[in-house]
Amino acid sequence: MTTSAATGSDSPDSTKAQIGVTGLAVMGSNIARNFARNGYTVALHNRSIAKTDALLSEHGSDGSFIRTETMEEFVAALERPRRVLIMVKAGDPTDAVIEELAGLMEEGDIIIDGGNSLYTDTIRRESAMSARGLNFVGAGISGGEEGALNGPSIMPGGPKESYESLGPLLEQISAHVDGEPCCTHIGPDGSGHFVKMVHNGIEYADMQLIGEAYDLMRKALDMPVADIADVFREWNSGDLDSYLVEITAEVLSQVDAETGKPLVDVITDAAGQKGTGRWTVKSALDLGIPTTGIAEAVFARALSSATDQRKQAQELESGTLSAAPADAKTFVDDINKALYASKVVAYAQGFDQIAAGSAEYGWDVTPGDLATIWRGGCIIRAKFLNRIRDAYAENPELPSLLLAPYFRSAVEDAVDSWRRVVATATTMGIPVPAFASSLSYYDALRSERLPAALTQGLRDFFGAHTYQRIDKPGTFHTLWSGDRTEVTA
Ligand SMILES: NC(=O)C1=CN([C@@H]2O[C@H](COP(=O)(O)OP(=O)(O)OC[C@H]3O[C@@H](n4cnc5c(N)ncnc54)[C@H](OP(=O)(O)O)[C@@H]3O)[C@@H](O)[C@H]2O)C=CC1
Ligand SMILES: O=C(CO)[C@H](O)[C@H](O)COP(=O)(O)O
Repeated sequence: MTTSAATGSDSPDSTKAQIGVTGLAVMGSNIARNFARNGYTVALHNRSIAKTDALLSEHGSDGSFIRTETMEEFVAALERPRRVLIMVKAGDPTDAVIEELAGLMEEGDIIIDGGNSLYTDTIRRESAMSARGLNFVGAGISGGEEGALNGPSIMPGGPKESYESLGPLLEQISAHVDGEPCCTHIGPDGSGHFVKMVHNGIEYADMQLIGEAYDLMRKALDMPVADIADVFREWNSGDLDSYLVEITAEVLSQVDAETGKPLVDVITDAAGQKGTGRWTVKSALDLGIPTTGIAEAVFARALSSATDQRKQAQELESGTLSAAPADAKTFVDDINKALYASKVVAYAQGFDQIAAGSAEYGWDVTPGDLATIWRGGCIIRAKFLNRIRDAYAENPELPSLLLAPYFRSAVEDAVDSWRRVVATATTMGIPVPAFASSLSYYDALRSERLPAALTQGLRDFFGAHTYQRIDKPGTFHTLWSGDRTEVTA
């Protein structure tokens, strides 16, 4: 019997792989290389053999790989309990691969779905696999190509016992911040994919806010793209320090080789989406959580893609527009603060949705853990996640991130700038759906009274839907079509 250096466990057969990866496109191939670079023997499988061979010919020297062609060979190449990471297209392809694997695996083996699967699919799959004696782990993985290779953020759900065997491997290949892995057990069944879904929703909001900040500098201040790139570069050394702000400077600095124009000016302005943002909003609607920043970001992508409609609408009158702000430097500072405050709102809403999802499904997700594992590896990694982590460490029952002392004071400090940015954008005819809705959310949240009282009155008028009063308990109805006296409902 030999001992595997990578797992530290007794390995009955040193010729077997400790982990297998099936699906060797961008994410799977890089994660497989990451495992190999960390000392694991990795069994490789892909539906079409070309990807397996490309990986081996280009990166075979990264470590120890076992090449397999069929699923039977792949499963046979793994030490027990077998651990297989599926990195294929979400949806039907994932179901097909799970089914094929499940027919070959044995009790106690672990199937990990690392794709962007819908959490309700994960709940269904976990239950089906568990009935067949297999462990199923739905793991959200973020970081794109570079993260997959050098250390992603990993959000594994599923049975706690599976994490005992799997956790050390996943933690080892994940990103590390201050010595801590960006990977932890999230909770049962669909929790890992739910959390990854909301992570992606926040990613959408973050990118939309960055886009609006860029658009304001462009349209309100007429700044050249290269100067805007410099502004983002500078912001990345302050409170907004984050991967997305960093790469915004990179993308804006890119010059198109063919035309000599900024690349951003030759890219069609119709944003794509694969589904995770939309799922986040659908889930927010079902849970009754106002995730408005993410919703605006999803709708902004949809509107951007309505190219024919947009073309025809260009003739619509703008009305009288105001002039550009007199002091460009002050306005850029205002945008910085508006971006920060709106970003806090997006995270606050995302964490509210995770708390609601966790309560609905009984997952017991720890918000501070998410802030910890999102600090590195993932697309939304940002310096201020340290502050979110501190906020939940100080008060695990935080009613809203906006009420954590640090964020409260940062947002209160930003609010005048935020209002100036939204007001200026509106009077100049520049769309800022995410900035504006985040500010409205903030104002609504802090309002003592909302017009919902009128909504209740109207509902009672047309449909006898009843209402509660502020001054006494009970449920009431006004006899609107009678003598308009109030009765107890
Ligand atoms: N790209 C990214 O930045 C990120 C992606 N993800 C998720 O990770 C997963 C993998 O993503 P990515 O690497 O981009 O690859 P893709 O989502 O483009 O999927 C391509 C892979 O899926 C395989 N595949 C497709 N259909 C089937 C099928 N019916 N049966 C078996 N295999 C099939 C392909 O095999 P073949 O080569 O034979 O066609 C290929 O290996 C996805 O779920 C994605 O949402 C998560 C985080 C980031
Ligand atoms: O999961 C990811 C990062 O965390 C992917 O990059 C995600 O698929 C991007 O989503 P979309 O294509 O909808 O913008």
